[in-house]
Amino acid sequence: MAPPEAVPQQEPEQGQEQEQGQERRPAQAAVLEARSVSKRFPGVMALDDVSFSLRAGETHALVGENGAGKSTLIKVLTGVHRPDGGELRLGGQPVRFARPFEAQQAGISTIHQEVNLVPLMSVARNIFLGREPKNRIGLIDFARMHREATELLDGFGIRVDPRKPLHTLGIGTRQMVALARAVSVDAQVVIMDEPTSSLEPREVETLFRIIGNLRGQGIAVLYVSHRMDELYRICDRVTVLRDGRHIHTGDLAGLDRMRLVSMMLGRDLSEVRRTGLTRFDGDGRDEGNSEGRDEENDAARPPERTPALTATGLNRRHQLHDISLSLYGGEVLGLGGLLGSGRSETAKVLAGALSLDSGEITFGGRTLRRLGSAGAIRAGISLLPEDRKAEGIVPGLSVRENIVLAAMPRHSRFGVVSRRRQDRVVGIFMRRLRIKASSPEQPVGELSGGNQQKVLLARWLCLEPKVLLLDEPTRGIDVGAKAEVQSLIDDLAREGLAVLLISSDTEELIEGADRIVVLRGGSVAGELEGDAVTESQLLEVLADHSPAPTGKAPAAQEDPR
Ligand SMILES: Nc1ncnc2c1ncn2[C@@H]1O[C@H](COP(=O)(O)OP(=O)(O)OP(=O)(O)O)[C@@H](O)[C@H]1O
Repeated sequence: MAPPEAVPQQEPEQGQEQEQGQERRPAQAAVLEARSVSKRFPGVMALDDVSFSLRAGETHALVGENGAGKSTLIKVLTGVHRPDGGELRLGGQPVRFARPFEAQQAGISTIHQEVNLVPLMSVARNIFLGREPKNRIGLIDFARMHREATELLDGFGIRVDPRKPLHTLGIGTRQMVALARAVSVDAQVVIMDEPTSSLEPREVETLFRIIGNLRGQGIAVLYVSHRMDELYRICDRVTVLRDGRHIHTGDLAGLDRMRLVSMMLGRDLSEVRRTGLTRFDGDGRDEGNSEGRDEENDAARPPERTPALTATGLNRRHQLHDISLSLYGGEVLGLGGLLGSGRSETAKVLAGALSLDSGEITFGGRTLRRLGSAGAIRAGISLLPEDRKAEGIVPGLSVRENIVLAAMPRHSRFGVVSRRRQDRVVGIFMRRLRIKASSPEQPVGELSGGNQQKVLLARWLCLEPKVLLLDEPTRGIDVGAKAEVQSLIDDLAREGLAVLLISSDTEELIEGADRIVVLRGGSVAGELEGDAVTESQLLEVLADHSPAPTGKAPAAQEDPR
């Protein structure tokens, strides 16, 4: 442990809520420090005089609303961006990273949400890429490489043939390979950006175990997630950013959850609870804000029992087997299941985005078997896809254009849409979903990841569909906006919309859905209704049938496209 003088500025001074972060642990050496770091983009101060330090062996949560500056800070720490002001220190020494490679060489590894590995290469190759063990004549020593890869993955509790091409593995296992790579390069710091967003529960447990190992080895982990439960489970300290500024750093244990959320939002959470995050006074129409979203109103929801959409015997080779379900107006139907269970495929089939081998979808008295996705949208079925980056965001277009893109035919007269109407709709959604952009005219490509997602969500919501299929609508979205999205879904259902909700967040599924159909291996494994819609019941259906660790068919996990 370094003497105290080696760790100046252990606790940054400028945090407004510094007094909250009382530390009980003895001071530890800062491995990586940012001192008064600033980073400006045109029109926005993404980081404004931010100081922050990571200690050896700690797991440190980095939290904040979408657009708070988390990714920018990570990019500064990993050499993607150079700061406009301030400095970085590694092991007490000032450092500058001109490129990400230099940060990596210095022992700072990152694991992104989208894993950047080489899909066609073997697992072992991916782990040792650029550092492959060589034999005496300079060729890759495959036997040793495979042995070392196996040992490394074994240590993570992962059984996988290191010779297998990476693309044959599920997303979760791929992420573990990325982690194995990160750790095997003598990392001092591992940065994890939303690492669990595409993992299933069992894999999340493995990840947490690995984080525990890293801690034991004195490696510092910087952990970005919007999932509060995870943060409280695995993180020692937390740093809150808001609008590019450092707000708080302190121990997580003992920090009230509401307090943390209100620091992120810059608002008192009880007030948020009472009034909703946004108010629409002056909009001239009631958008149904969060007021009145109390539980007692749920009971008042009229039990409408004519299906808006019925699917019967849906079959799709290797993916869906005889799936039947009904969606009712005024109801949120949850679709539960593990990764690869066929949830997304079901939603895509319902939206006409995937074809069927057999089966029938009836909507508004018509059979939709041969409707493509354009036809489905025209008929009033909208799908918010899971892979929103690949399926919809147009980075070069403005926030306004991205939101109105699909809806405009509906709002147009002879193809001309009044700009006033556009501005009004866009204004409502930007406020309601708290889309952080310098103006509606800012290119969407410049927004933070979470804000891009909100823009896409707004696009589908303003289509005014009759059936809305939402695949992971709140993934990557901050707590404040999450509450808004959830209340919006609720409001929409209340207005008579039929909603299908897919969410890996079991809490969201339980709280958001009136009824849950659980899928497993592309078939319906069970259905929960009424009082049975509880977390334990859901887990039971999921667990009862959860596939054995090795018995999982990799093909079922892969994206069908
Ligand atoms: N390349 C860029 N050009 C212009 N503005 C940018 C760029 N990158 C980030 N910004 C802006 O900087 C601010 C901080 O964004 P950042 O991506 O760091 O947020 P974040 O906290 O990671 O959000 P999220 O939770 O949504 O990922 C945002 O206002 C964003 O629009």
